[in-house]
Amino acid sequence: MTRPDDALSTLRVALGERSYPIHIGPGLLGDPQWLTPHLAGRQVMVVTNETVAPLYLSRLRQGLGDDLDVRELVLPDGEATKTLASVERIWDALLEAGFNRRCTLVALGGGVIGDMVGFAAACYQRGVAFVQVPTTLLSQVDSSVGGKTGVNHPRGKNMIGAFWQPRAVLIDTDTLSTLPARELSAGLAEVIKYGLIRDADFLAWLEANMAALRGLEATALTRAIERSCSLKAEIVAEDETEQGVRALLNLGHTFGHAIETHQGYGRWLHGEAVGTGMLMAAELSQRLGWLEAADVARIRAILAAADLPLAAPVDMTPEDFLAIMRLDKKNLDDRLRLILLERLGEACVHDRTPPERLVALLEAFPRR
Ligand SMILES: NC(=O)c1ccc[n+]([C@@H]2O[C@H](COP(=O)([O-])OP(=O)(O)OC[C@H]3O[C@@H](n4cnc5c(N)ncnc54)[C@H](O)[C@@H]3O)[C@@H](O)[C@H]2O)c1
Ligand SMILES: O=C(O)C(=O)C[C@@H](O)[C@H](O)[C@H](O)COP(=O)(O)O
Ligand SMILES: [Zn+2]
Repeated sequence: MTRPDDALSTLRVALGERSYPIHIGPGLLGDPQWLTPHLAGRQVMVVTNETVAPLYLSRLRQGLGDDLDVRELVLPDGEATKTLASVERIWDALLEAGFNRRCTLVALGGGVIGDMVGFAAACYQRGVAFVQVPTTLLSQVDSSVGGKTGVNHPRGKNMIGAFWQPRAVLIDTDTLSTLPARELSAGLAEVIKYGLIRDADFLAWLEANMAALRGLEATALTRAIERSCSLKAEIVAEDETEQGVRALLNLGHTFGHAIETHQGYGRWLHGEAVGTGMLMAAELSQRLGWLEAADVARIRAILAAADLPLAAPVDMTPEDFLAIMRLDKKNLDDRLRLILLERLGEACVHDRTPPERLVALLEAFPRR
């Protein structure tokens, strides 16, 4: 595929002495110049799933030269498969292939594949190289960047994992052409998140361009991916292991992870749960006197424009929420730590929410 040079951009995630590139543009998948420089040695294990394999595996293989020892592992699809058992399948395949510490894992797929492959890479022989090739909007704007890897536990999302950074992130924007609309909306939730926590101008741009984004208009999508990755790269560079500012990336996640866990993994998409969780966080912020009613109305409107759910599950009681939220990884000293909004474009970590205010929000928030 030919590509005008200006259609490609490269950002970097700087981590002290180290850094890695995020390449963004159309046509990256089949082009050897993007993937091969990031391989640690000749041994390459491409891990994908049964939905993505028929769409993009052969294209990715074209980007790997004949002189490499390339193996493929195709896992089942779905959030419910983001388990230690699936990661064990990756380790089994690596051992069966006789792969050593200079092998490279390539994660081809959405956030589920990326999180599992990253975790497999973090642990295999105490750590090997991996490259993220994200194919959903959500994974292109969020999960492929920053090195959070892991799997779910029945009691909570991403409870088992490690911080392990990829060697590179290759975002081929052409892959979005096959993404189902519901998955696109889920990805838009994390895009909106960046505007809410860090960039009010970007939020306004998203409001004005939501139709173009949902219509898969290439220029708009690329701009949204670039701005999201750039904001995430900035935050991760400041705080790689979530000691401080990185927690802001969790806006909507304390509520959202509770929904995903309670409903059974995969029933609500991650982005859908985060979207509803962000509205819950916004309404709580209003109850605490920070956001104005008009701010919350704007948030509700942009989530609706992205076709995201605006109500929590009908069968979830306040106690259901609280029981799961108490296990959230951000909590310290038995205190709930929530990400709330001081204003549009500015978030904070809050661990002093009066319990009765939180319960009132959980009781009043709409159900569907
Ligand atoms: N590590 C992080 O920082 C981070 C950040 C955000 C989310 N996550 C995690 O990411 C996961 C969600 O990721 P996701 O939304 O990408 O879900 P996903 O990986 O389940 O992918 C969504 C669906 O789209 C399919 N798909 C992937 N690419 C496609 C394409 N190009 N065309 C057609 N179908 C395609 C997948 O097979 C799947 O059915 C959750 O587990 C979440 O916890 C992690
Ligand atoms: O990169 C981060 O940091 C995030 O919090 C990004 C989130 O969108 C993502 O869902 C992440 O996996 C959540 O992390 P967790 O630590 O709350 O499990
Ligand atoms: Zn998320």
